[in-house]
Amino acid sequence: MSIISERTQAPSLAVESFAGTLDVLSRILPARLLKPRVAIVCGSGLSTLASSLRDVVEVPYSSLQGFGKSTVEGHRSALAFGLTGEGDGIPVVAMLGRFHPYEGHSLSTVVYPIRVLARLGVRDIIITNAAGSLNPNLDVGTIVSIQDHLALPNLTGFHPLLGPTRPNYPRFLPLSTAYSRPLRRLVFLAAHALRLPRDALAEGTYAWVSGPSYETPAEGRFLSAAGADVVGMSTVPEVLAAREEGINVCVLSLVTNKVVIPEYKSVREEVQAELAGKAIERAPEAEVSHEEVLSVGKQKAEVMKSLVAKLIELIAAEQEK
Ligand SMILES: O=P(O)(O)O[C@H]1O[C@H](CO)[C@@H](O)[C@H]1O
Ligand code: HPA
Repeated sequence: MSIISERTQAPSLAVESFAGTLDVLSRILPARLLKPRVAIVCGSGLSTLASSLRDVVEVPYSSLQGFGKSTVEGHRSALAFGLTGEGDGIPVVAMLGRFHPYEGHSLSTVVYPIRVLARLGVRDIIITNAAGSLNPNLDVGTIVSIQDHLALPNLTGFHPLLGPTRPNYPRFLPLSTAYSRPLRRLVFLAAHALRLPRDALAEGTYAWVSGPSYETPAEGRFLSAAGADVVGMSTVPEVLAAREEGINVCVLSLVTNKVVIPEYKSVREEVQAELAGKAIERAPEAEVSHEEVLSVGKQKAEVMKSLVAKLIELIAAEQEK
C-alpha cells in the first residue's frame, strides 16, 4: 500500500459525504443558526468555551456522517451551534472536541469537520489547544497567539493534504501567511478591551508532534532550538485544511505545562560522590500528565472564554465592514 492511501484515506470518500452531513444539519438547525459566522475548535479541557453561547443546539458527532468520535478525556463529541453577543447575536459553531491522529483517526477524518464548517459558510475560525511550553518566558497559564508552526510530521510525509489533485483546490498551498495577521491583531485588541495583564497573552510558534507520548528532554531541546515556543499534538492539520478551504485562521494555545528539559547531571559523578560518603543533592524528577493539562484548562477556562467571546465580537464587526 502506498504512503498516500495508507495515511490519508481517499479524500473523495469524505467529499461525497458532505451532502449527507449538510442535509442532517439543515433539518435540525433553525435558519438563524445554520450559517455560523465564526467557528471555534475547543482544545483539551476547553469545551466550556462554548458555554456562554445562547439558544444552543448541540448535534452529536455520531449523527453526522464522516465524523469520528473523540476518545480523549477533556474532549466531547458534538457540534454546538448558538449565538453570542448582544442584540440578535452572532451565530457561532463550536467543535466540542476534536480528533487527533494518535487516537487512530486518519488525517482526512481529523480535518473533515473543518471542511464541513467551510461548507456552512464559516469565514473565520478560532482554533484552541492545550500545549506544553518550550520557552522559559512562557509560564503555565499563559495564552499564546500562534504566529507560525513547525510541523515535523508534515515535512516528513504525514500531511493532511496528501492525495490526488482535486478540482478547485490548490496543488501547492502557501503557508507563509497561514496565521492571519488581521485576526492576531484582533486577539490583542480583545485582550486590551478586557484589560488582561500584559503577561496573560503572548505570541509564539507551535510545534506539531504526533504524540501520544510527551516529549523526551532531548526532543524538547530539539524543538526549542528549532524555534518552537509551544508544542502539542493537534491543530496543524486543522489549520492546513482551513487554509485550503479559504478560512482565516487564528490559533490560541493555552500553556498547561512546561516541557521537562532538565540540565543533565552526571549519574557517574553522583555515584562517585555517594561511594565517597559525600552528601548528594538530587533534583526532583518531573513528569507531565494529561490530568495536569486538564486541570490548567479548567483553571483558565474563564479567561479563555472571555477572550474568545470578545474576539468573536471584534471579528463579526470586521466582517460587517
Ligand atoms: O491539542 P489538544 O487537543 O488541546 O490536546 C493536547 O492535550 C493532549 C495531551 O495532554 C494532546 O492531545 C495535546 O494535543
Ligand atoms: N507536549 C505535547 N502536547 C501537549 C503538551 C506537551 O507538553 N501539553 C499539552 N499538550
